[in-house]
Amino acid sequence: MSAAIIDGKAFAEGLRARVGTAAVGFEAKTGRKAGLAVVLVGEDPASQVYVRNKGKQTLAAGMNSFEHKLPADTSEADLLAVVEQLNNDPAVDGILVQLPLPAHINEQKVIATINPDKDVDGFHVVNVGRLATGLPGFVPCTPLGCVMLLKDRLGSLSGLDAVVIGRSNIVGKPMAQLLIAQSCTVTVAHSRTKDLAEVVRRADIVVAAVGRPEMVKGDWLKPGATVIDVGINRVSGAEEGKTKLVGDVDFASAANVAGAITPVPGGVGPMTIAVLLRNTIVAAHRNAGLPFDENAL
Ligand SMILES: Nc1nc2c(c(=O)[nH]1)N[C@@H](CN(C=O)c1ccc(C(=O)N[C@@H](CCC(=O)O)C(=O)O)cc1)CN2
Repeated sequence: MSAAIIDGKAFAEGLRARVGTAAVGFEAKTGRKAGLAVVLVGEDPASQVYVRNKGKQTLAAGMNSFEHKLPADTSEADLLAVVEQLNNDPAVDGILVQLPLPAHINEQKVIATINPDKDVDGFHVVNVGRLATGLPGFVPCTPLGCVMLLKDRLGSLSGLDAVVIGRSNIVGKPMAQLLIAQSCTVTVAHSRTKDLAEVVRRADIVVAAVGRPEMVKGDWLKPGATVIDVGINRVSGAEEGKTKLVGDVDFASAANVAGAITPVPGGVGPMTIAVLLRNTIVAAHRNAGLPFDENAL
């Protein structure tokens, strides 16, 4: 293996510490703690873990955590009423509705009900539009975390060729927008892209967010490329009955060709919650009308 390992876990720890310092400053200035509300509908095991970790890390950063756990058969109207109540609560700076939602609830309708200025997930169309047009707003946590890791590793990204594999609203599309904003030349590839390996081989930066275990192989990569693996796929492990997590990149072969690569777990994943805390303290300052150097985080 020749690639450097990009340690997202360590970077996320540093970011959480900086958010913690900012949270102390916010409380000193306003006399109240910044607050994040997280809404979980149903009992999806992975979502339960993510929501528990969000709550713990919010408290550890010195902010208030408000958890709303609703049964799986909650009606769409009742969920929208909870979101409205959080929109109107001055103690709540950021609102996040954990995805996926049960099939009977329209995700877009729920996201559209969140006040865009409390939308710390950056999923509301107003924030999507702000990102696309270069206005200040909120950017989805996972792609923003990827850009932070890339800038930490490479410094300026200007002029680099980037390929994003995947076109989801949560990762692929905002990732492409963020890379354009960093003056990269961006290609968005997906399951129907012709000669995907050839397209990927042109890239200085590869972001894999396609949800297919170990799809991107080492011989698809330009030697020295920086590889960001957003995939979190649970597959059967070597031992019978055991599972393991793998990314969308075949780590073993890719690490022989890439210049740097994020592991799974411990790469992009931990950045998601750390950036959520970052977005929450940013929201708290903006909504209180307080000056704050967001780029220093
Ligand atoms: N409203 C939202 N829903 C979802 C989001 C989101 O950003 N907003 N993202 C994902 C889930 N997610 C946070 O919600 C999340 C995913 C992964 C991790 C993480 O730390 N992964 C670890 C491995 C964890 C494990 O062992 O399973 C890693 O990759 O190292 C944190 C948060 C979907 N829903």
